[in-house]
Formats: sequence, structure tokens, C-alpha cells
Amino acid sequence: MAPSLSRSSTSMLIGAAATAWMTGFAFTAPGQVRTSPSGGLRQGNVRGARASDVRGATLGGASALGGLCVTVALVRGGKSMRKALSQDELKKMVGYKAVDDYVQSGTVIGLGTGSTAAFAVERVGEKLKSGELKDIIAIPTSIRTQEQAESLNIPLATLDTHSDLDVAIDGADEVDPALNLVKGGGGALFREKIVEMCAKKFIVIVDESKLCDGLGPGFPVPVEIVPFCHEHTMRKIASLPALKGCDPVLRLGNVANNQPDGDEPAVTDNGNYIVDLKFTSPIKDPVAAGEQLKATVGVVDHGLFTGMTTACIVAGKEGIIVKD
Ligand SMILES: O=C(CO)[C@H](O)[C@H](O)COP(=O)(O)O
Repeated sequence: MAPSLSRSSTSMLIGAAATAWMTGFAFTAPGQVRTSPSGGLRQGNVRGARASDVRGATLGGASALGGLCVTVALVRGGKSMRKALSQDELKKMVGYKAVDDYVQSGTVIGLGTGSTAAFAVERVGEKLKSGELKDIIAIPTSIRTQEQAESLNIPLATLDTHSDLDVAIDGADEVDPALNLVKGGGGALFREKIVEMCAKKFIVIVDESKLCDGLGPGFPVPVEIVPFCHEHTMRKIASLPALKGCDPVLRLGNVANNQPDGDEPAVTDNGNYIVDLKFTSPIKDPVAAGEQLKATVGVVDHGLFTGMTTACIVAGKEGIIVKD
């Protein structure tokens, strides 16, 4: 994929019925009510309401969940109920939609890492099992994802045999208006970047809590560094002009999150350490910041993914939005 540094960004509201079957709800733009072809919904129970009881559903905004306001109004036997979608349900919506819209039989795909990407992996496994997808070869971006894919009998390979991917699907920790990303909250940034750089299309899947005006202050930027003289490398990183003001914190404990939940340095799948760069104001030039990090001896790679995103599927209070 050829990274481009500037891009135009457009948004499109996706018809809600497209995702209705995933959670057992029907989604529409606020103010609209749609009924599925059968007059109800295709599957699922909603707090005791069988799908067949539901005659229409509206996506509105009345209940907060980690910054998200998504409710579904259900009509059952003339009574109206409201169901707030959990963050997991939103992640599932975008994970499933990415696979349904971008993965075709006979292709090579990249499988991301994290709680959102796990739903995309789940969907690939499900569609292979049902026969809806055939002849997929997948490249996992972490040992965790590899294990999940193996458990679902998804055929796997590595970049050593397959350097050209048709599509890669992954979550993100932050997405700015130009679709630049912070990634690596789950500690897999190096494998994610090397795989996703090889994909013709890189599809990012997030809930709207991940959208930001500028990268940095909302989520520390992870950087993978070699263990040798890591304190020296951390000082060098802190002195980079494009990263002025950052506070580099060595990740401790579990590599899969940036909480200090142990005493020893967290170790990546590649045997390296992670340093999380904390910012109090947005990074002015994420491209320059990435270039300076990459040029620092001791840095393996960093979690600034600039100019890589083909499309970002966002689940939020307006339904599902695709930004590209
Ligand atoms: O970069 C990642 C892992 O290295 C993840 O994509 C990112 O942390 C988002 O994870 P989640 O979907 O669990 O919020």
C-alpha cells in the first residue's frame, strides 16, 4: 500500500437493516423505523423479547456507554422498550460488517489484534464454516490472533509465503479526522504494521469513542523498542523535536494493555519492550513524529499509522458510518 500523507475524508451513513441480523436489532437512521422483510428480525433475543415479537427498531441516542449513546427502541405487543447496545455489541457490528463488505473468497487477508478485531476473526471463521467463504488464507498479527484463528480452523500463513494481501482488518486506539491512527494498545503494533502495510485495503473498525481531533492526549502512543539499553532509547525518544513534551513510560506487566499490572517490563511477541508516550496536547505533525521515531536506533516501530487507512467503519449513535 502506498501511504499518502493527505487525503480527503467523506462519510456515509449505512442503512441500518444491513446490520440488523448481527445483534437481533434493526438499525435505522434516527427518526426512521424499518421493518425487516419478514416483518420481524431474523434472530436473537432482546431482554426477553423474541425476535419475532419485534416489529421495528429505531437507533436513537439516549443512553451513555463509555462515551457512546446508542439505544434501540423496540416495540413488542404495543409496548415500547429501550435497549442500550453494549460496547461489545458495537464492536461486533463493525467487525462483522468489515468481513461482510470487504472479504471475498479466494483472497489473502490480514487479521488484526484486539477485542474489536476478534469479532472480525470470529466472522471469518463462521463464514468459512458455513461455506459462505472459501479459499481464504489469513495472516495473523499476533500470537493471540493466531490462536483464535487456529481454534476456528482458519487457514493461516505468514508474510514469508504471502507478501501481498487483498485486505487487512484491524481495530485502533485513536482515529483522527485524516484517518491517521494510534495503534498498539494491545502490544501488537509491529506485526500489525508490517502486515497491514502489505494490504491493498486496510479497513479500520472502531466504536466512536476512538475518534479524536488530534492524536496523542487521548491515548498514549506505544513504541516497540529493543530491551538493550532501553532507558537510553527512552531518553532519546523524549528528546525528539516532533515529540516535544511527551512522557515516555515503560509498559509493565501484561503486554496486551497499557496499565501497569506487573513489576517486570512487558514483552511483545517479538521479545521487545513497549514504551507508552503520554501527551498532554495533540501531536502537531504525526508524520514527522513517526519518521523521527523510526530513525531512532533502538526503536523497532511505533504505533502511529499514518496514511495507511483505506476506510474506517465506526459504530456510534448515528448507526454505522464508513469514513474513507
Ligand atoms: O492496536 C491494537 C493492538 O495492538 C488494537 O487494534 C487496538 O489496541 C484496539 O484494540 P481494541 O479493539 O481492543 O480496543
